[in-house]
Amino acid sequence: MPAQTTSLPTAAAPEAGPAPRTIRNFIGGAPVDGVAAFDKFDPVDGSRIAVVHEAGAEQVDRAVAAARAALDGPWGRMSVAERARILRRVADVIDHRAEELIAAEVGDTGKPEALARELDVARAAANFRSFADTVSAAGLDSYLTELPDGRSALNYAVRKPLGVVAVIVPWNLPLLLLTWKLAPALATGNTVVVKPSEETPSSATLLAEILVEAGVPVGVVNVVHGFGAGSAGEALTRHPGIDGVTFTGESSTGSAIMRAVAPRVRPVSFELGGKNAAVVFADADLDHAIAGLARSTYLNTGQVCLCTERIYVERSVFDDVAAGLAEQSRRLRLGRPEDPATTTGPLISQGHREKVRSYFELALEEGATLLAGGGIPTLGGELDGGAWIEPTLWTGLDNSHRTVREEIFGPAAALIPFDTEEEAIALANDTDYGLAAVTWTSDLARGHRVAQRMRVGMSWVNTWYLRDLRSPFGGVGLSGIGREGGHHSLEFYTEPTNVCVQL
Ligand SMILES: NC(=O)C1=CN([C@@H]2O[C@H](COP(=O)(O)OP(=O)(O)OC[C@H]3O[C@@H](n4cnc5c(N)ncnc54)[C@H](O)[C@@H]3O)[C@@H](O)[C@H]2O)C=CC1
Ligand SMILES: O=C(O)/C=C/C=C(\O)C(=O)O
Repeated sequence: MPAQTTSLPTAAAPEAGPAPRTIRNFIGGAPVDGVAAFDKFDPVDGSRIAVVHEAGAEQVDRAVAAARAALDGPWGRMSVAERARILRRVADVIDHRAEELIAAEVGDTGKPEALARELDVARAAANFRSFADTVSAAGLDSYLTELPDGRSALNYAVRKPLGVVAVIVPWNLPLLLLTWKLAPALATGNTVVVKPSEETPSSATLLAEILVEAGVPVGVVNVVHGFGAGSAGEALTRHPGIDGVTFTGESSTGSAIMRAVAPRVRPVSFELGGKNAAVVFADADLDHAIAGLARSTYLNTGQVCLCTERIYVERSVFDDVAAGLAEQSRRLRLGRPEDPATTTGPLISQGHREKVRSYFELALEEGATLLAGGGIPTLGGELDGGAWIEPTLWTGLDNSHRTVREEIFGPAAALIPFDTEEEAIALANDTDYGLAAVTWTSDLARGHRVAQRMRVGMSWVNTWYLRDLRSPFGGVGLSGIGREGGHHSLEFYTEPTNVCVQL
């Protein structure tokens, strides 16, 4: 079920079930037709759930113009306190319309309803509240400069919005990642053109309406739908009217965006892929570690950039950890999102399943022993039209294998033994990526020591994906450029002007 582009209007194919919804671009507060349309399929059963209007260069141009005009309108003149009040109202409306947002997110991704409620939608509201707080508390950089003649000068830096920010986000946590960028961009007074993933058009469109309902002036947030290269994504990043790009997605897309903005030297903030390691020492609380590893390997069907795909285990406990984790993976329940017993949804699309499945084949070619999963399950009925895949574990691989070096972005990890702390650190750091790592140990000094030596942006000890939204978030190497979160976000979304006054 690859996304399929057609000329407008789309021919209504005869099909069972409810008619697909139509999703349009959202520009200057109004729905806007695109130049073509593409189908969006439900990853749970392969049914067509929406027809999405793809923006062409003209719609992208209109969206950028609407955002530029809004900068000169009431939004550009609004006080920080008023903007913060609106952001808190956005959070309240998200809470109030949570069921609609959950339905949008679940429809597009097939993830369990409980996950959409507890992670995606809850974090969307939290993102707006957090950045309302951060911007309200932000101070100015200022220095009293002493001059050789005994006089002095006052230097202070006023932070101004970047301007029109392009926000380009992926499909794995669509609303969470969109609001993680949108909230600080708005808090600091920017206007925005959003390009959601072609796989997940629904929640961004709904959020655009919510923002207007909460009092964000029209034109401040615009949404254009479509693909990347040769479509809305590329048109947006190449547009001369954008003042910066914030992006989450694949590392190679990050490079393409860098090339697109290079001629005009625009700032970028990138959160890219990962090939994240977990290290389990023999002194760890193994039950706790195994439960944590199951979560970090399988949350959202392994489709979180922070998920663990390499698990290094001290040799003396290797068999216990492998057996325990295999048991946890067998307990996962693949099923419909609304079933409370479901722990694990499908992958996002047949195309992505093909990619993940190709790594399942590669792992065996590279000599892996299968500890769990490894195939495509038969779930019965309409589910067999979906993008399901089995939670999978391998042993018998090492860092020389492509399966252990390349991002798979699915529910799969390789377990590899080690003998010393130095070796564990070296193995974990032996990657071109550098996003996240987890260390499992009962020795607190070792936990700090190892966590600090991980060449990553986020290093957890005895936990995973525990977030404080004020902390820096991002990666090194192929995993990204810059940090967002708390005051780090304020730095990306603003340009300081230093004022120097001789006293
Ligand atoms: N956070 C992460 O680390 C994520 C990693 N991935 C990885 O990336 C692979 C591909 O997934 P995609 O969603 O296709 O990721 P992607 O990086 O291709 O797409 C992310 C967003 O960028 C847009 N985009 C793509 N090419 C562009 C271009 N040249 N210019 C401007 N915008 C562009 C897409 O339309 C989408 O909105 C996955 O199989 C997975 O391995 C996917 C999602 C998140
Ligand atoms: O919690 C967050 O802010 C982000 C989590 C996950 C990603 O960034 C991702 O999967 O890309």
